[in-house]
Amino acid sequence: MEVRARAPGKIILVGEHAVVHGSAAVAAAIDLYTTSSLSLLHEGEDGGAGAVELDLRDSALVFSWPCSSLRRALGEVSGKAGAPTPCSPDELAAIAKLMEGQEIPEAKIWLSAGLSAFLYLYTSILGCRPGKVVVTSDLPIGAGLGSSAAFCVSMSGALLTAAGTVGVGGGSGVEEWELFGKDDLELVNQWAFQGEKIIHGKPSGIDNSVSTFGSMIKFKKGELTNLKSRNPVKMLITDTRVGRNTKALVAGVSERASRHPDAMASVFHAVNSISEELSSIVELAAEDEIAITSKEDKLAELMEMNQGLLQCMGVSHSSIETVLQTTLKYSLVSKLTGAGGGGCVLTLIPTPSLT
Ligand SMILES: Nc1ncnc2c1ncn2[C@@H]1O[C@H](COP(=O)(O)OP(=O)(O)O)[C@@H](O)[C@H]1O
Ligand SMILES: C[C@@](O)(CCOP(=O)(O)O)CC(=O)O
Ligand SMILES: [Mg+2]
Repeated sequence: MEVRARAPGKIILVGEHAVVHGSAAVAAAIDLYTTSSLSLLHEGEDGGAGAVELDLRDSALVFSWPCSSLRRALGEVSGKAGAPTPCSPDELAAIAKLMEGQEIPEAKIWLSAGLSAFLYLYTSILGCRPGKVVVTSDLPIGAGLGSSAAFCVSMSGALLTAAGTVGVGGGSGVEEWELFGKDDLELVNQWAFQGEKIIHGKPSGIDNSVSTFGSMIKFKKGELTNLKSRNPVKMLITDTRVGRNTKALVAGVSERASRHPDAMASVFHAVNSISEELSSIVELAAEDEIAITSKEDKLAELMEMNQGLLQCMGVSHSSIETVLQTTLKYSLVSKLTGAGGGGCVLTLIPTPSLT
């Protein structure tokens, strides 16, 4: 049996980083997906005692762990169908040891965080039974578009479906994809969050939530509000192609916050006000109480203010500043999206006026 699950990436319109410290943020799913395809095997079926295999198609890398090594390192984990238990430090150490035998090219060493999240999700949900997972993605990895969350959400969706916990006949068919019901999505989201914790260290949960539930959301302290948006605005996404790592950037902001607690609390408070204002503008526009051009002017100003505050947090980068200056020549407003330090930049593209 093969199970395939896919989950989208995202853009954060306003509020990244501050959301980790309790401020509101606004994010929207984008039309770029990560897909995980899982085939369960029976011991001996692949000619050996059985292994768990991860095939990262886009990187042309295949990783494999014999089930016997997994059992030796992790014990007789039986697989868990319900809500997740967070990965304990001992479990994390055992998973780190399982990484040692894998040949990860030096230039792609950042993949080890994704591999660890995979091993945690796979063995926690299915136990140490043999299987193969193939992952493909439209998303650039480590560029601020939430590839880590899309990886964890699609993986959790496939694993929980194979375990028979979610999705079995419960959803409504759309094209060839089955949509999960709300409770199933909640469970997928909880597992994906645990995976994100392994990759990000201290994620807010916004990325896995928007990847799981889709659409546009406001997110604050784990609470999600769906934002109905009519007359969607257009955003250009520029990838600076400067690689960076969300975990390190999030840790850097926390260190700055512990050095300057009062100043950074004010920065996070200002970001919260920006996110609250932006989400109410989106909702008012959906109710036709605000004209599209006035909405876009306000969105642009709020994004510009947010970019200034992200600079205060220390997460901009010369490559981001170059995009800001280039788009400013055309009177367009841009801001970084995701963790910054390189990665992607959003530019608001105004709707042409009809007059
Ligand atoms: N398709 C994938 N295959 C393997 N690992 C992935 C994949 N997508 C994401 N990851 C993991 O997520 C990390 C990137 O996440 P992160 O630094 O949060 O950036 P972003 O989420 O913005 O792309 C990678 O280093 C890798 O460990
Ligand atoms: C910086 C942050 O707000 C978003 C990170 O997004 P990404 O991994 O760069 O796509 C972290 C978080 O909210 O968990
Ligand atoms: Mg990420």
